Amino acid sequence: MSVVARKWQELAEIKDELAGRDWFPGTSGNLSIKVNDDPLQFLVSASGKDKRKRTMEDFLLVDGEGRAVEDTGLKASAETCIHLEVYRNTTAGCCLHVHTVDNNVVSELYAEQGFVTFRNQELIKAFGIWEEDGEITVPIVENFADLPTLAKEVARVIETNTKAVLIRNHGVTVWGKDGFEAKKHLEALEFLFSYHLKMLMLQPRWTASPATAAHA
Ligand SMILES: CSCCC(=O)C(=O)COP(=O)(O)O
Ligand SMILES: [Zn+2]
Repeated sequence: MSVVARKWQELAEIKDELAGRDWFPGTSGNLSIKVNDDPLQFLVSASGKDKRKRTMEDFLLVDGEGRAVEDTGLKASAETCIHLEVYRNTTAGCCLHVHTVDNNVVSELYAEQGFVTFRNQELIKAFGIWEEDGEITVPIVENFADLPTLAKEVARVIETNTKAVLIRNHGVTVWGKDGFEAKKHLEALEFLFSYHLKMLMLQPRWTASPATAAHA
């Protein structure tokens, strides 16, 4: 099996799993997996597809400028430019983007602050953070309609330990060194978002950490 075929299979399986969680409402979301480092080539989901369905036209191979490597009638995800910035600015091998109610609400709650920090949660270990007082911070950017501007904004907030960026009232973009790690990070983050919102609904004055106290 060629590398492209193997990576296609890996990404298709991740897509099916995320679809099983209903994380692609209304054709939203996109996924990519790196096939080659130098020159950069990655498989990315085709734009506007129902990501719950599996077809032979789900992905296309693009280069380091986001252009299709082979002749195809398929259009790469409109947000390919964001995936490109992730690959340019991190060591990611896979990048996942989903719109959920939880990630949208968290992004809106903490948009003015520009980040949200999670502490005192076992699942922080999913990010390789094993310290007793470990924490994970997710930057939040405005949802610019101009996608190249949005992509540059995502690139601007990526630091060494950044694993994900929230886009305000849009969704979350998460990555990992490979498909397994990217999915682990995404599942862990969505757990943290959900827990956070449930705690806020049950105890409105609850805060996860001093850093998130601003809105309480
Ligand atoms: C219908 S959702 C609006 C576009 C979007 O945010 C998204 O994630 C899906 O875009 P794509 O071009 O990858 O289908
Ligand atoms: Zn999106």
